[in-house]
Amino acid sequence: MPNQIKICGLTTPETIAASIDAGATHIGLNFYPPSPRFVSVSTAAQIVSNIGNEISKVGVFVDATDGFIEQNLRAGALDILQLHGKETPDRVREVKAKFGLPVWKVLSVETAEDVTKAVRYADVADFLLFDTKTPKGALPGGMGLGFDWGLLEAYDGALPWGLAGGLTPENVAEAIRQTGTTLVDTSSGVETAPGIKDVDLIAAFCKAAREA
Ligand SMILES: O=C(O)c1ccccc1NCC(=O)[C@H](O)[C@H](O)COP(=O)(O)O
Repeated sequence: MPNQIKICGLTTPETIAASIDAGATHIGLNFYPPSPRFVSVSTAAQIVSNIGNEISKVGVFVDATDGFIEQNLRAGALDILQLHGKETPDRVREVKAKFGLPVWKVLSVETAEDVTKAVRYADVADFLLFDTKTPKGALPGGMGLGFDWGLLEAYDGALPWGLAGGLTPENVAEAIRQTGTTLVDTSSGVETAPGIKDVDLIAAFCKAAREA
């Protein structure tokens, strides 16, 4: 199966169209207000209005309430919920039961222990996304920081998983080769400044990931 590719933090119809044209399989809409990639309910509704079923729409939430998830889920016509905060296994179970959508739980990685903790989500999440643990006080994602991919050898769970954190057109093929991941996710790596996506970088990232 070809590698799956998520381009995260899209805020315009043009960069969504470029992601689809480049062969991305998922787009991420960021619903965390402090993020430079945040989209409001009205922007989310507007930028997805012309998309069909050709790409999966992933909503990124950080410790969000049910009400907040609900309003954005409708606006973005979301297919998948990505929980990128400190959500416990019980909270992941609750979100999945309430909204009936696949849930991706993000695990922030700095040590092998962060990877082995994934087992706690085995029965409640549909997919795990291993991302870099960011510095205290920084955004929990989208910082363009990578981690030691070798730590993923500590993962022996059954849930499918993907890789995020500092991936770029230059390093994504090597990341796939080294880790064996079947899904790669990028945000900063296809931007010219925080929140400003570049269609050429999106194309280059997808090409490198598809051909890896
Ligand atoms: O991108 C953000 O601004 C962000 C903020 C808060 C939580 C999650 C966020 N992004 C989620 C993603 O899935 C990113 O693609 C992932 O963290 C990788 O980002 P990057 O290292 O910049 O490629």
